[in-house]
Amino acid sequence: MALAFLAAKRSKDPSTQVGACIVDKNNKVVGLGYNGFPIGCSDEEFPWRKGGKTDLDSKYMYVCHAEMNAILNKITADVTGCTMFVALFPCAECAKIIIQSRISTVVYMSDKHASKNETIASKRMLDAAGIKYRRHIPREKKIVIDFDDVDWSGMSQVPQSPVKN
Ligand SMILES: Nc1ccn([C@H]2C[C@H](O)[C@@H](COP(=O)(O)O)O2)c(=O)n1
Ligand SMILES: [Zn+2]
Repeated sequence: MALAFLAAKRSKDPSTQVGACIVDKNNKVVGLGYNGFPIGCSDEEFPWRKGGKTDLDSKYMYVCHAEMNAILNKITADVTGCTMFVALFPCAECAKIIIQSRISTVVYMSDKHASKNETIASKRMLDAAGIKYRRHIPREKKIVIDFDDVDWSGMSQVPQSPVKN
């Protein structure tokens, strides 16, 4: 789940950054994704706003969800039986992709849209397909990555600040 949250940091969405991480039966990471516009659709040209005059003026028409990107970014031929860790409960569209990719378990952090039809439909499909889902209970309250804490001695290239990621 921490990797899903780290991936989310790369999202350019100014209001909601979502990340997803897929692991296989041995907990090996096989896919990572975050919400973003499709390849070739510039973050500067396409709208990141939530509303506008029409649907064409807001992000919703264009953004690829973290779950979809994690599946499309998979490094294995297929993700049958894998587990997806995701920051937000998957929407109905992502549930369809999760089901069709044969992921067997979804572990989510937040279910803040639980009362929306989108989420109700998602759960209906996941239930029908026999896909398990559960909320993540973090073991650690905090995970901090502090580059100033790293002992760079013995490393050939010590980064000059600012550190690029
Ligand atoms: N399961 C989800 C839910 C949402 N997203 C993305 C889609 C948008 O970029 C953002 C939601 O925007 P908001 O309505 O909170 O302004 O999160 C996703 O990737 N996966
Ligand atoms: Zn979605």
